[in-house]
Amino acid sequence: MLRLDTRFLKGFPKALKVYEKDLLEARERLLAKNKAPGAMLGWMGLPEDTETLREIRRYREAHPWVEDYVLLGIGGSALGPKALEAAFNESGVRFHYVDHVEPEPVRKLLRTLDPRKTLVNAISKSGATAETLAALLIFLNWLQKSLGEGWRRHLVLTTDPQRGALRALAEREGLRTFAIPENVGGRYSVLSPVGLLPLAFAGADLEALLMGARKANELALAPLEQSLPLQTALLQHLHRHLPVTVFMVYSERLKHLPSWFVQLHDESLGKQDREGNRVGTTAVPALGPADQHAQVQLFREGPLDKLIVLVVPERAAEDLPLPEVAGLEAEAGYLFGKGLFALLKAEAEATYRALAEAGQRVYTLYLSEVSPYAVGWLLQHLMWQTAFLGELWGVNAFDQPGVELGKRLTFALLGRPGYGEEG
Ligand SMILES: O=P(O)(O)OC[C@H]1O[C@](O)(CO)[C@@H](O)[C@@H]1O
Repeated sequence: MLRLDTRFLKGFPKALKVYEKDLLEARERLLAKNKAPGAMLGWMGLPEDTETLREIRRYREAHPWVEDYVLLGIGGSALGPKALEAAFNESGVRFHYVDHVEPEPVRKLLRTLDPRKTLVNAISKSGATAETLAALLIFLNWLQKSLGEGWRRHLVLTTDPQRGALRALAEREGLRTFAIPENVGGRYSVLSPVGLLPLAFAGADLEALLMGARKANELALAPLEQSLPLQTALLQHLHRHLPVTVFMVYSERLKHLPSWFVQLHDESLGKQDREGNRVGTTAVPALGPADQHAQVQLFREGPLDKLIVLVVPERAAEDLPLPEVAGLEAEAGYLFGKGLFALLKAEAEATYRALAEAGQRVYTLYLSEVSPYAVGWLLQHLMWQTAFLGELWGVNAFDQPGVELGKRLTFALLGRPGYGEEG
């Protein structure tokens, strides 16, 4: 379950009334786009795709020998699986993410892996991402050299159903693939095989994850009073004059979730609107309680230029009682007999109050617990929030023209044919 707490934003209930028409129109505009050719709204339907789920299950069952899972991908092709696997790995399969191009960690990883027990999953929607292609060259070569003809069983590609280098390679070599639907962009793809395939190997409850996401869908389309995604979109919209939106998660298991959110928010919304105005707010990742001992000093006394979102679980699946230890009564006695989770909850609540008292704009999203159901709900909720904001801010939340020049310049520097000196 997901619950919104805006107790320190006193004007919010009134704003909900004032902005009702704008919000409902934004939702209508977004949904109307679904009919247009080329609309990238396929993420809305992913939670309903039980056929793909079955296919993924069958593949997982046919590969019981996998002990190490190497994921080659970057941005939307890595951040979602990384965030979810860290939270819900129940299987003991070891996951390794090559979402970088630094040689030493790749060399170190190759030294530790047994190719006979390793599955390599290259993920790229476009099939054209330099970092992923570079990693694929290395791992394909390693599999071929170590396993000879048997290498094909150890490589699975997740990519566009028709286009791109990964699709072409799969067809040439007869490799197993999973499709990222054409109308699903990278940062909206976590509930496609991009996330579901690795999570099947992690032993996560995929049905619960998708069930949670379906709940977010239901609320996204509900009347405004129940529509959590429209409500948090409004909170972001009301504070768009503040340059920073902090996303602070109080869960060690969800420590990679803020990075997933940063890509979703920044790459979707940081762009020029139709009039050429630069719009967007900068999402900043934060982790509680670790950042109470780092960023919270700035949040308390630095510039009042932020909207701060706290994501806090309400329950622990299993708490850990704090034992009494003789000799530590004076400093730690107040903790004796309490649960570790009680400390987490108290710290989140204290930070919430302290930030509000400092004059920062802050609200909390409570997760009933860190479960696949609640997190699936949260992920899909945040995708809806972002899509609604795209409409409210007059930008296309599904493209990323701003990253193209950097890619072209990289190609030019590496002498890729067709790319001149200045790209
Ligand atoms: O899945 P692909 O096509 O390799 O893209 C990886 C990432 O690169 C981008 O296209 C640009 O940063 C992201 O939108 C995407 O998530």
